[in-house]
Amino acid sequence: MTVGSKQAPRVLITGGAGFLGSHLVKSLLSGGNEVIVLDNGSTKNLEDVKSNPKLEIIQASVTDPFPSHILASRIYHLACHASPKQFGLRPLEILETCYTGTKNALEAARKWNARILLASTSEVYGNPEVCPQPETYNGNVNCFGPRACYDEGKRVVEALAFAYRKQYSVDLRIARIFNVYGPGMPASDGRVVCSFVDAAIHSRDLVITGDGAASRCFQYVSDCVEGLRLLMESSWSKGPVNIGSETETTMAKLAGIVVQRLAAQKLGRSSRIVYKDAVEDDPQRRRPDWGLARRVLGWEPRVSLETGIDRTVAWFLAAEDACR
Ligand SMILES: O=C(O)[C@H]1O[C@H](OP(=O)(O)OP(=O)(O)OC[C@H]2O[C@@H](n3ccc(=O)[nH]c3=O)[C@H](O)[C@@H]2O)[C@H](O)[C@@H](O)[C@@H]1O
Repeated sequence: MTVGSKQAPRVLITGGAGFLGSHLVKSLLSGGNEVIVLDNGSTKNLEDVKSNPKLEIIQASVTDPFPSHILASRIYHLACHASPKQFGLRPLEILETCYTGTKNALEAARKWNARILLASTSEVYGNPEVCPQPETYNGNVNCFGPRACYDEGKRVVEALAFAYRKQYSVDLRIARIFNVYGPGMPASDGRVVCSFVDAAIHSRDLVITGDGAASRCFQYVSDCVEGLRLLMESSWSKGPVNIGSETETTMAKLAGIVVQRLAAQKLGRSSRIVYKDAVEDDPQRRRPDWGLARRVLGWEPRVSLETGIDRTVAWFLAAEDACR
């Protein structure tokens, strides 16, 4: 990929120590960019690049005004808890991060005359009534359901961003990201791929919530990073762009793939697939319409689910070894 290699701008990444953010940080550093991370969480994911002189890590919340010395010309605004497990635990914090955190990021973009890319989500489509979902679909969201803090929070992110563009001509990109997975996602995160992989490598049950027919389109993290970087450097600023895979997988199929890929490694692990009650307001189907991303970015995901799961399993096994 040649994105960003021409001028290598100074880049701020909020949430740069998180799962997706840390992959983006490493990708930009290897492209020669100076990278500033603003994050109030653990920086464990950045351990291997911490001594890179082109990286600065600022441990602070996005809900506080950004330090003015940063002066980046590109801002990737990723900071926000993204696992449904967190939606019930810290709904007010998530809403605050979405509103105040995004307002601070947009203020910084306005003052520094920087381009900003906001990480939105497929969750803005809620439990969609059309499939696949094009960016023009307005969604079907329950504004007081258990996922409301995140779904509505991210809808406010988009609304705020477009208000800033209208009033202050902020240079804006919005990515609606669909189900990312891969190495670096903690076992305790709660999202399905890492939960299944962690269960399978420890010979525990893989727990499907619901009847197993709910589906998602999973994208491997390096594909997502490439999509985000292409969008940032593209001239497309009219509206949000779906960044996701079109390959739809049911939870029953996903569980089967994880069990089968682990079995192929002959590590002596074995798990059962069990079913529990469905969780309230769990979207049943989600699948991006790719047309816009393909047309304006020339992007589509490259890593198959099987390959991505193999790499994720390898990472979980290596992390387990490192803890011994
Ligand atoms: O990437 C997205 O588009 C969004 O996906 C996630 O939400 P969700 O799709 O519900 O992701 P998971 O928590 O991984 O759940 C996917 C499906 O697996 C099921 N699941 C989850 C965990 C588990 O152990 N077992 C299980 O069957 C869930 O009920 C759901 O049907 C998060 O809300 C967001 O981070 C993100 O923006």
